[in-house]
Amino acid sequence: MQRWPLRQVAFIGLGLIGSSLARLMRERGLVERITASSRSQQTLATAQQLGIIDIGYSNPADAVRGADLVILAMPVNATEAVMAAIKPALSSSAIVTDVGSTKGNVIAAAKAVWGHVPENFVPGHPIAGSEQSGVMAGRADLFSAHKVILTPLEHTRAEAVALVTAVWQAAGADVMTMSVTQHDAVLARTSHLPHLLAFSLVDTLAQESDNLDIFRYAAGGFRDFTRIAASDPLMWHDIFLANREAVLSALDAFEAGTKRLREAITTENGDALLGVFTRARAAREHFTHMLAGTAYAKSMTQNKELRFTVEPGGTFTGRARVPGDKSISHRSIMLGSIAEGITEVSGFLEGEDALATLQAFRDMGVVIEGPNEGRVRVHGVGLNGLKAPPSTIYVGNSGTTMRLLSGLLSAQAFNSVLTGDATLAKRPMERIAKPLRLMGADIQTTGERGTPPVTITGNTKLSGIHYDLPVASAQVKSGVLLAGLWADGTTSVTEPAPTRDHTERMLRGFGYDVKTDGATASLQGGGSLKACKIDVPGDISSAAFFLVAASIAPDSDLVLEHVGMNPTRVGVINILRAMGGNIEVLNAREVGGEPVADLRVRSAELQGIDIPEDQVPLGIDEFPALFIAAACANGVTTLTGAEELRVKESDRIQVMADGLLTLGVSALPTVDGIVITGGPISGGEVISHGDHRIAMAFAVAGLRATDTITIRDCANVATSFPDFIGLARRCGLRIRASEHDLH
Ligand SMILES: O=C(O)C1=C[C@@H](OP(=O)(O)O)[C@@H](O)[C@H](O)C1
Ligand SMILES: C=C(OP(=O)(O)O)C(=O)O
Repeated sequence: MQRWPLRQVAFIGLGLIGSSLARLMRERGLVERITASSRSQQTLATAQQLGIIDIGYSNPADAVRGADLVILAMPVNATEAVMAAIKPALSSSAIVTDVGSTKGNVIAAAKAVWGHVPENFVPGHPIAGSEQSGVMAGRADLFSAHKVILTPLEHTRAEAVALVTAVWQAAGADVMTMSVTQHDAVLARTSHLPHLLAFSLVDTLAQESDNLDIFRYAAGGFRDFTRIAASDPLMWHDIFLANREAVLSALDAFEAGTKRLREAITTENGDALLGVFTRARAAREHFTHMLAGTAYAKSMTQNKELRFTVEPGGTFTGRARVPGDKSISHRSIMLGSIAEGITEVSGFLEGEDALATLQAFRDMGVVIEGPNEGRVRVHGVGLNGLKAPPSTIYVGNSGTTMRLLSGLLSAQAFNSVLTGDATLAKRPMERIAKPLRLMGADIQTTGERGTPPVTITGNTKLSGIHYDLPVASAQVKSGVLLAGLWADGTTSVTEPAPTRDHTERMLRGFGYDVKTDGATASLQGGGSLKACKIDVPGDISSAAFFLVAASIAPDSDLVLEHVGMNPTRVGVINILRAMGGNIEVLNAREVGGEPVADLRVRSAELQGIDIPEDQVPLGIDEFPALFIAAACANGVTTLTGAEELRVKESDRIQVMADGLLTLGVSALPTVDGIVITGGPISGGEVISHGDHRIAMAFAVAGLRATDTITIRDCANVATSFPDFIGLARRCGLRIRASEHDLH
């Protein structure tokens, strides 16, 4: 721990950055005495009047004499001269740091002055500039929640790095370290290039003859884009010359980009334009999440935990439409992308998992418009039109994306790597890699347990196989069938029990011949898909929470509209009915190859049952909700044959048993299921382990609880049911969400 206050800190330069840090150190009592030097007497006088510094000098050597810490905060091109000036006056233990926007030249300056980089020198760069400058513009909170990059060298003293880190942390900054080269390359792209463009655009327009009109009518776009052109010219002059190589390479890449846009406009290539714009728009969001290693949810700020609090009781009533089916949404993007023509999707689930799939295909060059209120237009590129993604494909929390894409990517001409968040990183991927290898794919999983990342080497010719699925998995079946589209001959898969058949149905909707013969689905490689319209029904897996809610809460009467009723998905209805649930199927119809209906559900006195094993694959994702129904039922409910639940987003058997026990319900986990004895539900704090379905299941339990239930780690609800809270509240659940700091 750093001991404050320091005896003396010297600032060389009192511009925006220097004076802000001096203010902060003074306000927080981090230092007894602040000395400073500046070329401007006026600046020193102002700083002294404002009480920011104790004494000012025009010669930097005078300012650093006796200082424990020296902060070089003057323009970067003065670095060498300042270092030479202070060298004889520095005490041997003084620690020196700087705030320059480029680091390679600062290192070179140090070498020129000392012959080497002193071990007490810690190069640094607070990323907190603004277009304002000067001592008056400084603010003590300038660095709060901003990043500071330190670029220590191998021999830099650890104590020196620790002190500089402590100063910036005291200023509220997020301190990170990287190499000098990496720093300069990254900053050239994220800071220097944008400044160059802003200066250049304003200057170019200012030279046009009608410039007054241009500036008079220039609205938001121009103003937003050019805000930074008001920055200090001298400082930026220095930065560009100091970081010449990295800036030139960033500028080359940018010029290539504008050239492509120019060509697209010249040749009226609307697809190319839309491609750039839609990808760019999505990329801004995407990268934030990728860096944070989270799914895509907007609410998921780094270092925050989302918690649900549910007050006990209530009825569950009204009409509701749950969001679009996740499985169908994934497939609409995948098949739309490899089809010929434009596929129009409505009812698309704008949840994190489906958005991960959408982003993956954008990464592979597919133009995708939307999503906009559930509408998406996918500009298909045909079976041979996907392009190599620029880097690793990040699929967040979504197992379906990873397994289906494994199949599809194994057949492409390019290499690819699939990664995901911490939860997905634990899930088994060998189950899909194994059959793909039998087809000739070059696909690797990671570690002893065969988990992500999944690495695929492209350009291998696949051959059709027959595969007997060892586990009932629609994801594995679909991944193999998708690879089969590119394979020689016939690919067929036999499943041990019926699993969701959305891939088969949707392929047929795209005009691709898929045969189903009993438990076997098969197709021939080498055909083509024709774009079509897809109306995604409501997700029965999301509806499940509401079906259970209205069944267990007294005096409930709820209608769920437009719910997908694919026979391979209706296990939850069959099981609830077997328990005595009161569910009516109204207005059954078929929409775009998928059965759909409205469901009316009313409160019922549920009874414990032995859940028939043939229902397990038909309701695999609905068990967390069904366990809550079991907890509210009379007697014992027993589930067997469901070991698959242990490898979902969490071990859903163990995690549900733990939570139910916390709430006073008897729940005995077994190898392949659980035994739950119905009884009163108390309040308490349960942990979802980042599993969306666990979080929603325990939320619904609140309707029959005697006390408040708090559910931890709920942000991933946005993977499948983004407005769960809003919709559940409207129907009567007394739920609210709150964010908490992670410790
Ligand atoms: O194919 C799909 O869309 C899905 C298949 C199921 O997974 P498994 O194939 O692992 O059973 C299911 O749990 C998942 O939510 C979605
Ligand atoms: C298991 C699930 O999804 P995935 O496998 O796609 O992560 C789920 O949504 O319950």
